[in-house]
Amino acid sequence: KRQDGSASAAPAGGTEYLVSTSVGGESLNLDFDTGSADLWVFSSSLSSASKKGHDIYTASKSPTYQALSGYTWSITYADGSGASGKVGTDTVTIGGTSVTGQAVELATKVSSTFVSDAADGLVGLAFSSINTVQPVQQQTFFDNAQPSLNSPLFAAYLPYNADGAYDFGFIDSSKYSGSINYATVNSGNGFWEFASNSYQVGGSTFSQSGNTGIADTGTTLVLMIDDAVSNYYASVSGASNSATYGGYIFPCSTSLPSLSVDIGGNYATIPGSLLNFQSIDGTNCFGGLQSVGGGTQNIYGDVFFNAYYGIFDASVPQFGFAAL
Ligand SMILES: O=C(NNC1=NCCC1)c1ccc(Br)cc1
Repeated sequence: KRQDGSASAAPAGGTEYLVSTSVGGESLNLDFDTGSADLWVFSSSLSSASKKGHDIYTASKSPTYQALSGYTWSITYADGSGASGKVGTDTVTIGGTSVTGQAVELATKVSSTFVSDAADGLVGLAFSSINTVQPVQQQTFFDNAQPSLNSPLFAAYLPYNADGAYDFGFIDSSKYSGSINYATVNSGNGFWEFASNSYQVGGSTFSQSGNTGIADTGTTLVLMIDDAVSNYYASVSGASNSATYGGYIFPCSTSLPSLSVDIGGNYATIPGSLLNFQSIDGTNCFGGLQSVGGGTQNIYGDVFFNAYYGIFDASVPQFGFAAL
């Protein structure tokens, strides 16, 4: 089918990737988030202070906008950020893929995190079962696009500090090396979630039986259960869990071990070089592996995708990964 296509994802600060998206002919830079299912945009209804530094969607300027009268949305993300507003439909085009009648959620309120972030909104690519629109839940861009794609899948290519891409409807063999491993996805919580029963630090293997992992391009870091994080940093000389910085820091001169995580029965290995997230003060650095803060769901965010091409396949559903 002819709607397959690839959209370029520009790095905005190393591990945030923004995709130029057309909504009713208006161009916005949106953050693609496989950990949520709402497509929302900064709108002309926001306060001037909230709009500062952002491209804005103005429904009245779009010839194809249709209001959904009385519909609302409100979302709070795991990091505490959030947004809310009203709803309409419009034509949304991403790379070569166009969807008419896509639910577009217009923000009338956004949290401070989003005002200071580069994104002009989010494209939710998790399962539509967790879309927050009321009174009638809406479908994601991917769910609406599926019938016009060759295959019901999309793939995330997010190399560190380099141009990335989201491919819709096809797997791009030029974007990875070696073979693809697949994990069966349990979409019961609305996420691309799979079994993740163990991990390896350097040469040691640790069990985390019964735990799961979530492939989440909307989360910057790799977030794992406390045991895993303390086992990892136990082998990093000079590492400490800083209350000041809200996570593990270590001397930037330290060489970091690799981290391998079980994804549906196969290991994905993140090299130590990708686990130094950023320098704090020239001496100490903040780790790309941090605590998820509780529960049994590990979150494999952008730092994971800096090492692996991720394939989100709705046909099973399954999550595939292949080394970049
Ligand atoms: O909110 C989540 N992902 N997306 C985003 N985070 C911040 C802005 C967007 C998220 C989803 C599931 C789990 Br479990 C943890 C986190």
